[in-house]
Order: sequence, then C-alpha cells, then structure tokens
Amino acid sequence: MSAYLHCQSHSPLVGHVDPLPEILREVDEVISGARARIAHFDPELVILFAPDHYNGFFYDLMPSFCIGTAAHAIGDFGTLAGPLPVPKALAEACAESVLADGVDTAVSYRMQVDHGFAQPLEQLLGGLGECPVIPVFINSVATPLPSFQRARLLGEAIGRFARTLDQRVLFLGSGGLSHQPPVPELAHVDARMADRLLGSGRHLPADEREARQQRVILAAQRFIEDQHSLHPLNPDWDQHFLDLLTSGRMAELDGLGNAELSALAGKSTHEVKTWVAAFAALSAFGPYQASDRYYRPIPEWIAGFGSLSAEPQSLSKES
Ligand SMILES: O=C(O)CCC(=O)/C=C/C=C(\O)C(=O)O
Ligand SMILES: [Fe+2]
Repeated sequence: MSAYLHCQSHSPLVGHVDPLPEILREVDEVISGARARIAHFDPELVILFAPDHYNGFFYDLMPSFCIGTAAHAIGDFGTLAGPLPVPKALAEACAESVLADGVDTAVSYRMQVDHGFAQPLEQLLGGLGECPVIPVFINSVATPLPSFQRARLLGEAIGRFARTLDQRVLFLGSGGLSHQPPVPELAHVDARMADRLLGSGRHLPADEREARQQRVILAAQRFIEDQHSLHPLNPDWDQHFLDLLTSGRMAELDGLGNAELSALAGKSTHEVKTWVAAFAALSAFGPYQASDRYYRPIPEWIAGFGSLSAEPQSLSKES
C-alpha cells in the first residue's frame, strides 16, 4: 500500500494558442519532471479526479460527483480519444465504499470524458491506456456546484478506500487554477444552446464541435491582448491556494462559498476541487510532504497554470 499525488492545470488551448517558446520549454520541463517521478513510483492504479465541460455530463441529469466503471475519451481539442482501462470491479467497489462512507456519488457504466481527463493521462503517463484508471468526475462548471467541503469529504472517502488496496495508487487532480474561459451557462444561453446543455450536446455534429473550439481559441487570442476581456487570472489567490494544499490546510477552504470563489478567481476555478479531493485522498495515508511546486499565469491558455506533487511523509523520508 503506497500512494503518490500529482495535480496539474489542464488547458484545451495547449498546441492551439501557445505561450513564448521559453515558457513552453519551462512548462514542458515541469511536466516531464512529474512524468519521471510518476514513472519512478510505477503506479498500479490511477485515481483521476477531473471535471467535464459539457461533453459527458449535462443538465438532463447532472451529478456533483460520479465514479466511472467504464469510460471513453472523445478527443476534443486534439486530445487523445478512446477507451480508458477502467478496472470495473474495483471501480464498483470504490463507489460502494464511498457511498457506505457517507458521500453520495453517482456511478456511470459509460462515462464520456473530455480533455479534462485525457490531457493529464497523456502528459503524465504517456497515453490513455498505460495504467488502470478509476475516473472520478467533479462537477466544476454546471451550477449549482458542490462545495469545497464535499469535494474534500469525497477525496477522504476515496483515500480510505485506496488504503485498503495492496497497490501503488497514484492520485491525479486535473484543472484550475484561476481562470474563466468561455463556457456556456444555462441561465444565459439561447434555446438551441440550452438544448445542447440539456443533453443533445453529447453527440455534437463536427461543424458545431469545430465552431465551439474556434470560439475558445479566439477568446484566448483576445485575452492575450486584453486581460479584462475575460475574468482576469488571480495569481495571489492561486498562490494562497497552493500554500493551503502544501501545508495540509485544505479544510480552511470549507467556508469559502462558490459565488465567492467565482468572484475571486473566475467561474472555472471550481476545477481546483479536483486538487482538494486528490490531496484529501492522499491525506488518508497520513501526513504528506508536498514537492515540485510550480506556478505561472499563462494568458495564452487562459490559465493560472499550476503543478504540485506530494507523497506520504513516511515515504518521502525513505526516498
Ligand atoms: O462549451 C464550450 O464551448 C466549452 C469550451 C471548453 O471546453 C473550454 C474548456 C476550458 C478548460 O478546460 C479550461 O480552461 O479549464
Ligand atoms: Fe477545464
């Protein structure tokens, strides 16, 4: 039984609107460092906490949390498409354990996931199929949203389940930090888009998919010129968030309301609940030591881009 954690921002704009080559090189080094540490840990199971962007989860039935017992990635924004190697019986056992532990997660036997799941698997493990993975969705864009506290409790319950396994478990968190890319909101869209958000967007025609991607790319190009064209990034808040996780104080976020977080750091910042859940899962293995902290605001990716690893303190003393 051992565990390792890595959390990292994702962006659908990677490869579409990139920062200067020296910044890209810096980020590439951060990612290859994380990839090497993960390879050294040699996980037998990945538990991946990630959000969705109206590609797999819709308002016809929107859970706060969902554990996939089978999943496939759609390949949006040029990310990898295909099935994820989900160990079905283990994912079922995970969901049963979490429910018995008092956290009401949904389950999906056919989870459709997007770049939020696919990008970290590709960047950190080298592909979708490299290691058995239990995908855990945390609703981070479709209001009403779960709270920081519930995300923490979900993570702790999953961590307690993972501790019962005789496996090397890698917890991944995908998303954040401060950012607000253009994501449609049910309260503010026309009837056609509302229909998409209610579920017809699950199988988008190719031209609509392309138009949607172009809209995000154009918004990023505009954001580079004018960082008030969207909610501005908030490096101070992002660093504070990283401080809390690094020092094991994520419960201090319990009192921060969702509207308050949106106002501080943008409406997609709720993706950081995947980090909170992942760190909470790791905390079930005892006190942890965080390492390899990286942060840089990257307007080209509409992202406060962060990266942080951690491992149980007993392990960090051994290595
Ligand atoms: O419906 C849309 O157009 C959503 C666009 C989209 O998928 C944006 C995603 C942005 C991120 O994943 C992010 O910045 O975290
Ligand atoms: Fe996202």
